[in-house]
Amino acid sequence: MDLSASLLDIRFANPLLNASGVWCRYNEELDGLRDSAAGSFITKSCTLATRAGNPEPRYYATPLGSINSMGLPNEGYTYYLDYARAYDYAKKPLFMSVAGLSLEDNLAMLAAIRDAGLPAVVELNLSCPNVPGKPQIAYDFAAMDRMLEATSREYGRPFGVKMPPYFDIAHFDEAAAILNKYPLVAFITCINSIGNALVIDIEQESVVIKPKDGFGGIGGDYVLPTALANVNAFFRRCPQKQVIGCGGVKTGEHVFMHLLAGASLVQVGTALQEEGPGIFARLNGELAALLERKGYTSIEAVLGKLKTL
Ligand SMILES: CC(C)(C)CCc1c(C(=O)O)[nH]c(=O)[nH]c1=O
Repeated sequence: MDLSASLLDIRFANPLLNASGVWCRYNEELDGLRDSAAGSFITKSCTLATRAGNPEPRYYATPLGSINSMGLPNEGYTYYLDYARAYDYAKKPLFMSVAGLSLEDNLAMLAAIRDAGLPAVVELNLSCPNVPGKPQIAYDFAAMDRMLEATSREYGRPFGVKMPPYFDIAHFDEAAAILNKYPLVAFITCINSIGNALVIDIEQESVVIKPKDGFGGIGGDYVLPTALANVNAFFRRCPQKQVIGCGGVKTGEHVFMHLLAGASLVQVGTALQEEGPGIFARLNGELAALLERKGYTSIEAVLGKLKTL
């Protein structure tokens, strides 16, 4: 079965990769993804300086998914830039996730990545924090507009954005209208975790993660319908761009749903954290069997073909 996919002008052996943040902080983890059956892989969102992140426990898995408030622990952008310099792109494409703590930090990191002139593809994390007391960038439309204007100008080549979920049609419309102002925003990754949820352990009568009084972003089964909606909403509203799906993927059937909704590639977060990089061979096998059963010969034939009633 031909599972090949494409994004920008790059070919992928299959549409699967990790969600940024999962199995991608250290070189050893990145090498594990490089050597897995994933079609590509992405580094942990990086900041200018290294960060230890929030106090632990900061990640917790439940039968239905996960909650996290990691706090952007990462080795600093030069660590991932070094990995991208040494990497052999003939193996599979590599993405770099960037999540500066300010517009200036993002511009500095993007300038360095631009000047390195590597084949790595940038995914700009718009869930990154804004001014304290204000919503994350992607929930502050004026700030998002300013961020994209400045980063487009500075980076000057195609890049993507990682978006949090939206839940209101007017927000889909407004966010898409801003993204469509920037032709260099070549792809949109939907979704990041659903923010500020709360998981409770009834035995301990307590929250399960230490930061933020237990509030954190959720992933896994909890988020699949919201992820599919965001993929399809931006697929419909941004015909000049591609969409990468992320959220709730645990089986080949979930991958197929994201493809139908309009995803060109599909990221795996919580399920990868829980199962390890072996998940990619399982997902490719399940996806190939599903396509076979349905009589498809490629995934291109599935992309965006979701029917309405
Ligand atoms: C939430 C931020 C810390 C602002 C960005 C990094 C991030 C984190 C994180 O490092 O806590 N967790 C997520 O589920 N998504 C993210 O984008």
